[in-house]
Amino acid sequence: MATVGLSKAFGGVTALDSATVTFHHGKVNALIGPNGSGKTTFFNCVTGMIRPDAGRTTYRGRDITRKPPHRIARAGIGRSFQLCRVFPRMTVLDNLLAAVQPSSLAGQLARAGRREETERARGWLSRMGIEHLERAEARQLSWGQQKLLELAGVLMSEPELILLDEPAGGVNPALINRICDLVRELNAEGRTFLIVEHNMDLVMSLSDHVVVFDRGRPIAEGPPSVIQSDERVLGAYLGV
Ligand SMILES: Nc1ncnc2c1ncn2[C@@H]1O[C@H](COP(=O)(O)OP(=O)(O)OP(=O)(O)O)[C@@H](O)[C@H]1O
Repeated sequence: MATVGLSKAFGGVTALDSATVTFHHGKVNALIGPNGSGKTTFFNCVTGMIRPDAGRTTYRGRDITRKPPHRIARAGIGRSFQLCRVFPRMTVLDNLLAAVQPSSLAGQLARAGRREETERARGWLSRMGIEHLERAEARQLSWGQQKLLELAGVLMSEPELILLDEPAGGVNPALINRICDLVRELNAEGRTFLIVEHNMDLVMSLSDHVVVFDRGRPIAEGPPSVIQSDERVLGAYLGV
């Protein structure tokens, strides 16, 4: 996925400032930067949740700028949210079925495929290690388990590119390890990742390619070993 000149302002606040950046297909990419540097706004623009003021986004050679979220999802891009989006009063299994529930009449007629979807949902729950919770309401799960449930929901659409917004935020260390293992496995199976994360240990151990944002645009990019010793990055985090 690549952007050219992506810009977005909220009133007088420039959240994205002509951001031109390329993320690598088949890799685990990370997007890091200080608070307010535009990472979530970037996610929202490239997934169609908000319209950029200027600039373009392409994915595998196709222009997806200003396409609605469901079209971008259909192009093979899935995402999770910083504040984790699950239906709290629905069961874990129903959450996954809802993640792929077609709203059209054609979709309704395709109910025959529901058994297959249920099996697929169980398969993802098992990969996440939360299959024993399928009948629990989502709100009964721990925060980390809800993150795993959300990831399973994203995977139900079989995305090629998965955007994760702070997957480790507020999650206990054991579940952080599980999330890391899953990202590695899913990447080895061919899925590309783009991860926004403040946990630097996780970013540096998991990613192949790191892009650093400051004030709405990239200021450095490269492998973790290079980024760790980049003075511009240090400066951005220290606010100098
Ligand atoms: N809906 C909005 N309305 C007004 N300002 C916004 C809105 N969304 C983001 N901003 C502002 O845009 C800037 C970039 O915010 P954004 O959330 O994209 O940064 P971030 O890098 O994801 O931050 P964090 O690491 O804290 O999540 C900030 O100054 C923020 O206050």
